[in-house]
Amino acid sequence: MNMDLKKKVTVAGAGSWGTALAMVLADNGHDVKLWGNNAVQIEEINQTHKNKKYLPGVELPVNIVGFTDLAEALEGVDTVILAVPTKAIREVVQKINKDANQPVTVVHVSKGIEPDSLLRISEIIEQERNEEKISDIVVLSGPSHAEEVVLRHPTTVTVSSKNMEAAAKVQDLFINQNFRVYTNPDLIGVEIGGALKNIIALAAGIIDGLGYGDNAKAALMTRGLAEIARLGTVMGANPLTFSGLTGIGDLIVTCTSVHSRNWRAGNMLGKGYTLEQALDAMGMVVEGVRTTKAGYQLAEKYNVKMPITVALYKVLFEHKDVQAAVDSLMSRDKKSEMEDLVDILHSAK
Ligand SMILES: NC(=O)c1ccc[n+]([C@@H]2O[C@H](COP(=O)([O-])OP(=O)(O)OC[C@H]3O[C@@H](n4cnc5c(N)ncnc54)[C@H](OP(=O)(O)O)[C@@H]3O)[C@@H](O)[C@H]2O)c1
Ligand SMILES: O=P(O)(O)OC[C@H](O)CO
Repeated sequence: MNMDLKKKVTVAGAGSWGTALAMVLADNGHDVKLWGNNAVQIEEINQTHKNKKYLPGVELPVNIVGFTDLAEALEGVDTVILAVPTKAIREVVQKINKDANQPVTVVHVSKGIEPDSLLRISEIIEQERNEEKISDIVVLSGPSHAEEVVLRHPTTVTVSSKNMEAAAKVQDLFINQNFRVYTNPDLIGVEIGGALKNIIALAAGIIDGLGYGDNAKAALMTRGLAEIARLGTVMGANPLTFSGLTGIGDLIVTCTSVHSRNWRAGNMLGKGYTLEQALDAMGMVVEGVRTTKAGYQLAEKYNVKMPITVALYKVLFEHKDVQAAVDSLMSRDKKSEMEDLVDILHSAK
């Protein structure tokens, strides 16, 4: 590697996605500091080059070094990859504010919306950041399961930001033969697509758990994308983004992959397990649960019809029976499919 291009990068969050992205950066020749809050796990990463809990069987490159002290992990870096669940974003941004001695670009890779505040993740970071410590905010999103990225299987993602020069730098940091990175200036669309597909993936798991077939899954994904695009466009997204990697692309991978935590949790619900049992079995973050609450609140706030999101909300938070939820979706008033598409076009700026 050209030594001018080699950088020190911090990845904050040593779960499955943070570790997989650390591997992409390490493959690109960068010195990667992987910060985590679990001393035993970080010791394991440094001693054995493994992260057994989150990526069993995977050998980590030696240029990934684990840290438990964030201030140490941030020394000399200008880019921090923020790879923690949505609910931990505020806390970790506050830590970066405190521990960074120089301005950094934060690249968030999380897929969620905060319930109640209804903020996208870049908005949460913007609200929390000290601008002297966090100069730019970039999102990296798209159809990408950690389990396949660590095998170096072909993967494509998109980066977006209010500052597309910062996004282009992040594209350069990550792009390689196995990990292709696009840019898209539609920050709202990229974040909304990545977050809301988790709702539909939970529902897709339920459909599969109930034993329905491909017809039902195709219907769910198509109508799911329609409601994501309807809401996203009203919120200011470009409708075309929903036909891209962070829209249909991520919806496909999350609704159809056995790697998906959202699909797997939904599958258990469809088979009759409780939400608590499904989340316990997963042991990793299932973002779709909180995001369903946020999606339900957003539908009310913007007065947008989101029948699948509403049905799932009732299953998750009001103990509605999953079969009854499917029946209620199938017996809605008849309508024209074109109505939605026209609504989306009307909302587009
Ligand atoms: N996994 C994927 O393939 C994938 C792909 C694309 C996007 N994403 C997104 O990436 C985000 C992270 O997902 P993930 O799959 O990596 O989750 P995960 O495997 O469950 O790991 C989450 C990590 O965040 C850490 N963490 C949680 N709260 C923290 C806090 N307050 N301070 C510091 N660390 C904290 C956890 O530490 P502990 O171990 O101590 O709990 C764990 O290391 C999610 O928004 C997800 O949607 C995931
Ligand atoms: O495993 P999931 O369901 O959290 O999905 C992970 C990624 O968002 C897929 O692109």
